[in-house]
Amino acid sequence: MPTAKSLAEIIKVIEVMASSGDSQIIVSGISMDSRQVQPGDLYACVPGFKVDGHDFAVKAIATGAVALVVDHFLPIDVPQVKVSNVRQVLGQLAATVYDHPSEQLELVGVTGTNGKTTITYLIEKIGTKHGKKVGLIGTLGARIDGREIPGERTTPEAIEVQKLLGDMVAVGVSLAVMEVSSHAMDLGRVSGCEFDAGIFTNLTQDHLDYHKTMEDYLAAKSRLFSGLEGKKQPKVSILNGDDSSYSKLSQASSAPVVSYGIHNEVDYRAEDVEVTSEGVRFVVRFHEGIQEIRYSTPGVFSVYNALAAFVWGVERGFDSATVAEALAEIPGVPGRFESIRLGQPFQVIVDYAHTPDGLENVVRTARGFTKGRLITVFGCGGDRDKGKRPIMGEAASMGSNFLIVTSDNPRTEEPDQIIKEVLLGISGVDYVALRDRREAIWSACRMAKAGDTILIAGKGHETYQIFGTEIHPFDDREVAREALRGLGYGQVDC
Ligand SMILES: CC(=O)N[C@H]1[C@@H](OP(=O)(O)OP(=O)(O)OC[C@H]2O[C@@H](n3ccc(=O)[nH]c3=O)[C@H](O)[C@@H]2O)O[C@H](CO)[C@@H](O)[C@@H]1O[C@H](C)C(=O)N[C@@H](C)C(=O)N[C@H](CCC(=O)O)C(=O)O
Ligand SMILES: Nc1ncnc2c1ncn2[C@@H]1O[C@H](COP(=O)(O)OP(=O)(O)OP(=O)(O)O)[C@@H](O)[C@H]1O
Ligand SMILES: N[C@H](CCC[C@H](N)C(=O)O)C(=O)O
Ligand SMILES: [Mg+2]
Repeated sequence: MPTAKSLAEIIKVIEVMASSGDSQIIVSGISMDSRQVQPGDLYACVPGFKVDGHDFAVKAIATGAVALVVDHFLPIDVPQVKVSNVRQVLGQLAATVYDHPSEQLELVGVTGTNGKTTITYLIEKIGTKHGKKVGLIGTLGARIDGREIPGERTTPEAIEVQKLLGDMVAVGVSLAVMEVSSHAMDLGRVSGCEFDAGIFTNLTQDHLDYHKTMEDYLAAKSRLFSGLEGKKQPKVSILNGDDSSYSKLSQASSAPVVSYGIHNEVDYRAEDVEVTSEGVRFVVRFHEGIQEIRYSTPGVFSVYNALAAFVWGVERGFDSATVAEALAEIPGVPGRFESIRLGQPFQVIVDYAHTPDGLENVVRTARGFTKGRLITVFGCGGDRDKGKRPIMGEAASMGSNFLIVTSDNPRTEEPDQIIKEVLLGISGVDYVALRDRREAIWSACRMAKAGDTILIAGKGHETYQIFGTEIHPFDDREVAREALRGLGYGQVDC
């Protein structure tokens, strides 16, 4: 719960260009959405990509807001604070309103193109194994000491982030782990957060609709590491030493750097890597010795994810054997290389790969243990980086024996046009385009024979499909089960 404060006290933490009205007015909360304003709130007018929050100030005041943050004064008779960029001061203001919750717990931020959700889940598990109350924020929503809170973004807006952290502090959470997307860094969603540790997974193509160049994309992510400063000490940057972005990130880091990897000279190195259809096993060599790790998700990429989480655990002082036990106990992350088993003689795997690198990795992994054909069902999201579509077509071609190109979340784009762009990258493999995802999944199940693998990629845990601006229920895992049952396989998971 936010504690009531005067407007003057709240704005002390930001650079104010000018203000008007009574700065001693008492503010009891903060909002950036007129539709969610509560009486007593400070309403921040954010100029958005679609609309301008200044246009909703009158409505916000009518709903009970008592003051405004603006980038130009409005002709409304309430106290107003003028700043140069409203979105960028939101985090600091919200942190003050919620009594700086990130200073009252240990906060870990995970960034990178792929692997963020997975690593946050591993860290949550390591924390609970060590008896901590843990909070998590990410693509699958937030979870506070086991209580689920749905969310729409990988990293919520700044006010929501502070509110969630405040709720965590209120119930005694001592460790919070959150995914920090590049959008979040760029849009100031985590400003006002003091991180203890930053973890970097990897950098490959995604989101070039937003960031325009890979340099901009990396620059956004690197701010997590350059921003590792503040009252809580010590701090650490945990970086992937095998990733091409390593040296730039390591130079940018304000905190001591600890590196991990398989190939390069690093502080924590995975050796003797074994990948099977059941998961990975490897040995980590590090300053204190060696530790065997087992983790139930297959793929070399899983070695990196488990290793990054292990490094965090050991660096923050947990016993390495107990961290390894926690990793061995994790059943997997929903929608990440999730096996659907209804007794069919072929494998069905649902995965969230929605980038060229993610898809290449899971195709390679599935290929590695598939004796028969690998049938890959995938598409690309609309209103997202168009450049990645043919590259995903190419990535799926390498290692698959048959491709079914279908719709992901077309959003406001024409599904057939997205599919056409994916097809441009396909070569050397038979394929069919089926725009209806249910039909695509059924078709793959009908086609599969003993020893084959069906890989359904792109939507993982998602329980919806977005057409235009409408959200329809759709879950790859449910549809795969429906198809398998329709083909006469078992009625219960086995
Ligand atoms: C590019 C982007 O991130 N845009 C976000 C941004 O939109 P926007 O600035 O265009 O907002 P807007 O709709 O124009 O509204 C402007 C302001 O007016 C306010 N408003 C609006 C209407 C009204 O009646 N009253 C009102 O007060 C809004 O609350 C807002 O403060 O602010 C909105 C409100 O919070 C977000 O919902 C929206 O996310 C959009 C929908 C989105 O799709 N974002 C994706 C790309 C995203 O953030 N993805 C990342 C990365 C995912 C990953 O790879 O992991 C993520 O972290 O999820
Ligand atoms: N370390 C990794 N390297 C490459 N690909 C990975 C890695 N970890 C996971 N993947 C692939 O990326 C997919 C998404 O993984 P995860 O959800 O952990 O990533 P994320 O970074 O949270 O994604 P998002 O940007 O959507 O939040 C997985 O289903 C898998 O296909
Ligand atoms: N966080 C990613 C998720 C993409 C998932 C995929 N199913 C899609 O809709 O494109 C994004 O918003 O770009
Ligand atoms: Mg995620």
